[in-house]
Amino acid sequence: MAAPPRNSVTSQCGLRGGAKRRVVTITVPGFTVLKNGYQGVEKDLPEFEDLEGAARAVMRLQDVYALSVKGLVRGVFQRASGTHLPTLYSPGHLFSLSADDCFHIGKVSRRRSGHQKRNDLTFVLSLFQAGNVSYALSLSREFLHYDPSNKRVARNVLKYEKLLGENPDGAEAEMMLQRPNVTHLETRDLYEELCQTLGSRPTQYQSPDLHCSYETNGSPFLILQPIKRELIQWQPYVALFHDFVSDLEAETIKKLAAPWLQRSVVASGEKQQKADYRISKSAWLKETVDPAIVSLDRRIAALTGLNIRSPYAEFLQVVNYGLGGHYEPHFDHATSRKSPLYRLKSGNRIATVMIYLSSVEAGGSTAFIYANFSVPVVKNAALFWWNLHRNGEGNDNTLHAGCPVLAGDKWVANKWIHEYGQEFQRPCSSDPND
Ligand SMILES: O=C(O)CCC(=O)C(=O)O
Ligand SMILES: [Fe+2]
Repeated sequence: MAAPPRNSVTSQCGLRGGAKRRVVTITVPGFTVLKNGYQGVEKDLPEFEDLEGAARAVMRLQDVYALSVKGLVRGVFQRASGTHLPTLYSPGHLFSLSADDCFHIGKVSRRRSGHQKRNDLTFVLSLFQAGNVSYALSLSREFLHYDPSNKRVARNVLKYEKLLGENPDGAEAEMMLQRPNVTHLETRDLYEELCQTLGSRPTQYQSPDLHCSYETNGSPFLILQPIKRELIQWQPYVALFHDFVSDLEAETIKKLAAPWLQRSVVASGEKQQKADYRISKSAWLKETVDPAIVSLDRRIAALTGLNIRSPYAEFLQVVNYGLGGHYEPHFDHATSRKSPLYRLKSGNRIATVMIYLSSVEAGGSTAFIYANFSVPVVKNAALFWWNLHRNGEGNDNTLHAGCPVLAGDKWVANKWIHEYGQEFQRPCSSDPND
């Protein structure tokens, strides 16, 4: 058989009734050009996972920040009625959701809620028109006009009519938009409250033992340029070090990491895997990649007074969160002996240094759930805390989270320091409160 001409699509049509197979060749002008062009850009195009992730991100923002669906559809971040907090963010331009966007979000929501019959198309259409069941009804009727045999839409029409009969003023419409079966964490309400304040650390007025100071930490590196420390909490000890890196350093670190970014993973049993509760991209940077990392490591060692030479600390992990990116409440230290964090053979993660490499327009605070405060993203500042008590036990009060990013592009860098190698820098104690 002769090869088909270059600009063609070949299709094998199987004929019923034992008829012979025929090869049909359709010639499409420019097909090869189109195909090659597509292959060239394919790797940069969003995949199904990206589309679904975007829909989930919008739902997450609505959930965590208690946003009004009506506003969200129009592109404004207003609180749902009933909350007395101010508007979270007013973007310069309004990017409204199209009917198609809303339909897609509704579909993803339905899949997530386990194909529950309740909410079904009601959710989609209510979201489409901001909780307006009567509009959903009129759309469904219009749909039925074009496709009178569609039983599902016919059922929905009856359902909406019934709903409106029970609740003619549609006052409860927004309530229906609450998705069923949202994973309920014990800490969920606290987490959401702390995220909604967009940063709420205790003031010195509330806790007079908190203060700001210049610190040298006894290090020759910091004598000429002491570091600005804002003490946030004594127990657990959490401090924010302002201007820890320069704008240039932050840009350099982001540039070095950008080509290596991959979907972030979390420890799960003995393995590391992707999880819905951590949505971001991250990359590990060794000190050998650039002198900027060597100099940053030196400053972290001076700041903490800890031994951060390999294997007593991990490489620098650079993390990038897009819109809706988040990290739900978690501990940085391992809570199981099987955790992959022990692979370094230098014990558990004793401390975290987290540097904010960017600012964000809204959202993205770091919330300490049990300690009951949240730190807003302060560009170039480094947040330090001890994960472990001096007796080696994890400090439960370090449970923390990266709140979803409402607007902007959030970058942080984590340096995790391990237990071993710090015996003289942070002597142990048997007192469980130390
Ligand atoms: O992004 C944040 O604010 C927190 C990040 C975090 O906790 C982590 O990467 O372990
Ligand atoms: Fe963390």
